[in-house]
Amino acid sequence: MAVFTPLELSDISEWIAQNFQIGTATAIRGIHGGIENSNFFLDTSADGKPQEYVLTIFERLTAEQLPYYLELMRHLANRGISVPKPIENRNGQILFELKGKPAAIVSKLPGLSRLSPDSHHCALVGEMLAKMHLAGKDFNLTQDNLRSLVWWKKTVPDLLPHLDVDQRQLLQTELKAQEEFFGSSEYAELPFGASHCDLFRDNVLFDPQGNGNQAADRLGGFFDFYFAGTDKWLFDLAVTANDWCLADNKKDLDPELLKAMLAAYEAIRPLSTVEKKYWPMMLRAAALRFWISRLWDFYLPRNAQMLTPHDPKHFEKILISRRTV
Ligand SMILES: Nc1ncnc2c1ncn2[C@@H]1O[C@H](COP(=O)(O)OP(=O)(O)OP(=O)(O)O)[C@@H](O)[C@H]1O
Ligand SMILES: N[C@@H](CCO)C(=O)O
Repeated sequence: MAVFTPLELSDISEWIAQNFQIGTATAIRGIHGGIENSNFFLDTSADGKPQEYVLTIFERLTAEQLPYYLELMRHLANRGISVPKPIENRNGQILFELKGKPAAIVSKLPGLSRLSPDSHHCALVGEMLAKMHLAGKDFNLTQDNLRSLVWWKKTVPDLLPHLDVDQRQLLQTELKAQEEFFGSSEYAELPFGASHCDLFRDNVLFDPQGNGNQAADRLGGFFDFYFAGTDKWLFDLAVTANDWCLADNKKDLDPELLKAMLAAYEAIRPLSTVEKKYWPMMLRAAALRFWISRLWDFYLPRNAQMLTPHDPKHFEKILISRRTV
């Protein structure tokens, strides 16, 4: 569990009662998993009925950056995409301050993660991702993906002293290739819009249908939009495929899983010819993005009550694999 800012029920019960219409706070528990923010399950009781929410204290994102993510969730939820809905306070605001940091409360989605997905799960995720992209077309805020090329270029020099010769060469060569790709006229042509940019297996919940048969799972929803941004939809799909469609060797793509995801995505939003051409390059960009952020978290960590950084080697292997396709 990463809890950078601990919270007790006594810290928030009066604040909840005074500012919100979600009943009386009855319990708050730090959430295991997650490495970015301090997350808590918040239970309340309203008219005798138990309610569940997720309270997040933002540790890195600023109050200026946050409206994009929270308004995007509100927009998508209003368009029928299953995502957490930000809760308004009595003044209609969805972004607050708690312990001197920005904070939000969102609805808790039902369901559980499927960390060993099959084709059925990959298809459900591909389908909803395409629907989400289209539902975001009339979202009127824009904000860059804050973990894209500009951040890679700024961060890579800080990482180089921690790496061996081969790793340094791989990182620098790939960064250069991606700079050229991002600067090309064909890259500029790729369709873009509100993108999740971090749709890993641990950011999706499924609703099991009771009989333990995973083939009957329905999609519960997407959450953790705090790396979202206005980006190429193909990048979003590549991030998602690199995690969901991983082969048993944990580096290549599994053809069956990938086929299921792409077919379901394309049934809603077919990829253009240019998107198909640059798919391999985008898979590399998506692998590079998470190799860099994992190296950064590993070598330049922050204080937290308990924080286990993700393994950077995982994405180094994925990047090498994507470069050999
Ligand atoms: N709206 C929600 N509904 C249900 N569960 C949620 C919701 N938001 C968060 N969770 C739970 O909290 C856990 C941690 O949340 P999250 O993944 O957002 O953490 P994080 O630190 O912000 O991000 P990251 O995954 O990027 O490290 C999730 O794995 C999930 O179990
Ligand atoms: N999904 C990211 C963590 C940040 O959300 C990773 O696995 O590196």
